[in-house]
Amino acid sequence: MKILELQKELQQLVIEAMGMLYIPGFRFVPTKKNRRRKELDRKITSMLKTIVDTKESMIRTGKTREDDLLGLLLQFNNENNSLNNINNSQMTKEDIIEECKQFYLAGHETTSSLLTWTLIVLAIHQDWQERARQEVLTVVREKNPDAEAISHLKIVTMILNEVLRLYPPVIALYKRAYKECKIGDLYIPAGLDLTLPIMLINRDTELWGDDAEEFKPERFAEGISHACKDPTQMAFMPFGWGPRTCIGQNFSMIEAKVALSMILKKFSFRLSPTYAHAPYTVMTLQPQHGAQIMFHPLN
Ligand code: HEM
Repeated sequence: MKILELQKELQQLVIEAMGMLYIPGFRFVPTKKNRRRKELDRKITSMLKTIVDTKESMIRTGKTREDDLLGLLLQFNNENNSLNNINNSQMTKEDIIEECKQFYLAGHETTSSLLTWTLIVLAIHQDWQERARQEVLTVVREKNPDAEAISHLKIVTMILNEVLRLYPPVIALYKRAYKECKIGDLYIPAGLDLTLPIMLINRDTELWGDDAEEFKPERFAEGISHACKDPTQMAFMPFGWGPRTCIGQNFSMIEAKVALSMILKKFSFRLSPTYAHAPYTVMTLQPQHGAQIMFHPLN
């Protein structure tokens, strides 16, 4: 939890710095904020190093299994040689710590953004909230949602996809062409920086129809490939696409379905009158003034 808190603070400072006029070398000037950024990074790295060292020694003494992500990364390295004595295919301990940072950041904020917007949207669209609840009560019933039940949640999947379309946690992808290429009629020279504006694409009326701005989960009734007006267009990519597509895509959808099912089974919810709709980005898309939702326990 502490790591997530520190990362959140660091994220705010980085976003602030990115919004400022770019002066080469300014980030090395020891201003109060620059010093705090460095300190946060040092703290996060040191906490992760303790976790990695502890895990490494527990694996060595047989006190823990190796089948979680960190265990697998360490196992991969141990099979090759010891850490810090690397060949080309190995990772250093620093690499592993950086991977951990990436997973904390990429795995936490994104799914929580998806769940937050889903609750907001379902608090507004009571009809879809009720349809989702009825599906959960029929499919999941009394038990906790398991893999079998999750795979039968069609309405919930449609709702999550429609939320990912209207409120994608990652609103744009930034890529650099490493060699010149052509996409359709477009010539892309090597070294060009490209922005793929996911959120704008997701609301384009040419791709989604005149109702592109409306919440209509039924557009996903026949699956993702039929949701957009022209199925040949790559219009829906909240998790990116290609070799660098999101590694946590399936995991996050399962996580969101489990959490949403458990909430729908136990509570009905409405927007509080204090809620003000203002999507904005701090790395991920978030409601600027919070998500004030009133929950009522169901009998
Ligand atoms: C709703 C939830 C999520 C969304 C919308 C999301 C979105 C994305 C996007 C757009 C990318 C960039 C893909 C590209 O450049 O083409 C990405 C990459 C990545 N995501 Fe996710 N993500 C989510 C959840 C997760 C979770 C739960 C994890 C980990 C448990 C995760 C781990 C990663 C990692 C490690 C990468 C980098 C992959 C690479 O560069 O090879 N993400 N994600």
